[in-house]
Amino acid sequence: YLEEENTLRELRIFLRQICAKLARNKQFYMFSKPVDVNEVPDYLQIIKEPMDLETMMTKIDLHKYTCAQDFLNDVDLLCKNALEYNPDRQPADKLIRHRACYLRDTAYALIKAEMDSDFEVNCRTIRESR
Ligand SMILES: O=C(C1CCC1)N1C[C@@H]2C[C@H]3C[C@@H](O)[C@@H](O)[C@]2(C1)O3
Repeated sequence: YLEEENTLRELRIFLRQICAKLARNKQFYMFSKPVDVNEVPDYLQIIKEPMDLETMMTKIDLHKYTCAQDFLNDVDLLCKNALEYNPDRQPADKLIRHRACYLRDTAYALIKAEMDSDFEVNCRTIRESR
């Protein structure tokens, strides 16, 4: 369907704008690229599916997201990973957890504020049909 491809193209443009806005927020710099597994040798033993904003931007271009909720699922994954790998009471861990929750809440709020709900319903219909 050409109408469906037009819708998914518009979704990608929208998600790139959201992802770019998150990536330029200095408070989210720690989430902007994959955790360096050379620096953190046990990371992949604890976190089975790493996620970061650069990877999410690449997934947009690879047409991996067919609705905004697919994108938000990766935001949730990014946040959950940060909470799980950095659970301690020490200030560094607390800051990471706070920033992870802030990123998650900011992403949900941005999409709710800037996305037409009918558009997302249309995207979900396309997702279900595939
Ligand atoms: O979980 C993360 C990222 C922060 C949100 C994602 N990391 C795991 C390591 C623990 C902590 C200490 C730093 O040396 C740095 O290596 C990391 C990166 O932060």
